Amino acid sequence: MKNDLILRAARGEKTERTPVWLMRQAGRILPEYRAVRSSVSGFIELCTTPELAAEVTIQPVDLLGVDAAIIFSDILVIPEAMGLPYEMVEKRGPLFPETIKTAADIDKVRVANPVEDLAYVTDAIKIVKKELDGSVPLIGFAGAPFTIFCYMVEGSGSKTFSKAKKMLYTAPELAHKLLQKITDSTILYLKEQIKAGADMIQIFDSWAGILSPAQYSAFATPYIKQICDAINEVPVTVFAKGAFFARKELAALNCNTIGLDWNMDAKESREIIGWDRTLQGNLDPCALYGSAKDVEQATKEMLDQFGPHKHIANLGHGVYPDIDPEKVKVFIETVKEYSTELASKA
Ligand SMILES: Cc1c2[nH]c(c1CCC(=O)O)Cc1[nH]c(c(CCC(=O)O)c1C)Cc1[nH]c(c(CCC(=O)O)c1C)Cc1[nH]c(c(C)c1CCC(=O)O)C2
Repeated sequence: MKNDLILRAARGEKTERTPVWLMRQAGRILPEYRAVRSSVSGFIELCTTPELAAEVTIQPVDLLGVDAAIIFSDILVIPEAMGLPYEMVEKRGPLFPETIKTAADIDKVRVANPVEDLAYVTDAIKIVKKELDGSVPLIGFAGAPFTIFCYMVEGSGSKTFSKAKKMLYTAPELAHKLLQKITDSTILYLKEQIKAGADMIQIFDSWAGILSPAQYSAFATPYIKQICDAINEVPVTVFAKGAFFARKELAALNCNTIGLDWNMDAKESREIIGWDRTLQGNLDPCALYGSAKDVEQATKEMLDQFGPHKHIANLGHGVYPDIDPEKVKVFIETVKEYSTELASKA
């Protein structure tokens, strides 16, 4: 691997500078992505066509200069492989025509067979690995079980996910049964991603923040723990958006890196999490709406907070589609230059 900074940082080694990538970097911020996207019927066709998924995975590496690629796919391929297909509705987001409501619905969904049903993802990973030719590592990913559960029960995005949360309160044993099926599917899927060439794994718990601390301990962490305990081949990052209250619990997981959103203070997080884990994050994605000078300043302040080691620079959530790619480049270049300075002084 020519540039293995992110793998070394994830393993807790000292690096000559801080590695940088962006959640949702493979996507709509790039005109080059939109060109490929408009050549197909929709998002799902792009995901299921390995050559095209590979092409848009590599675009941000070439065009933005990030230190890792992330496979172009979606967390919702797991419910689909379990027998609950989704649609991606233009300007509205994901929609599941059928949702999980009863015990019978849960019995009907199966543990995914990724070798058969998700070969389009592993095929894309193999193409990406060949084309990257060791230039930077490739990140594989999956949704955390609770976040996937939210979509399977709710059927679409939601501010509150109240239908999904209702099941936690009214039928917790059913919720656990579904969460376990999702977890079993996810472990098999991530193992296949690693076999195909993924160099590290990120678990996205995008809706972690809607749970109380007690519910997070009961319905989210135990399943993420099973995944972390099962994946020992490559470094694992756990990103639980909004779960500031669970940082201590997440720090006890068998993972390498904890992702922070912009609500989580870097220094406070370091105190809670300790020095055995690498931290990832956490510039507010909206900071990239500022001028180039503002972006540079905000990025430097973020790097000062984390210090030069055991940090992977990123935003605190995915980059927004209307961000100017030039501002993304300022973020990336500032990380590269300023963290080199910090590391050389440390
Ligand atoms: C919650 C979630 C989803 N998908 C994902 C999450 C977790 C991360 C997060 O919290 O943002 C993860 C995801 N989705 C996508 C990636 C690709 C890799 C990357 O660059 O990060 C990743 C890692 C592509 C995508 N996934 C989606 C797009 C846009 C589809 C399009 O091209 O029209 C892309 C590029 C669609 C999607 N997929 C999902 C939603 C809610 C939507 C609609 C809203 C949106 O566009 O962000 C579910």
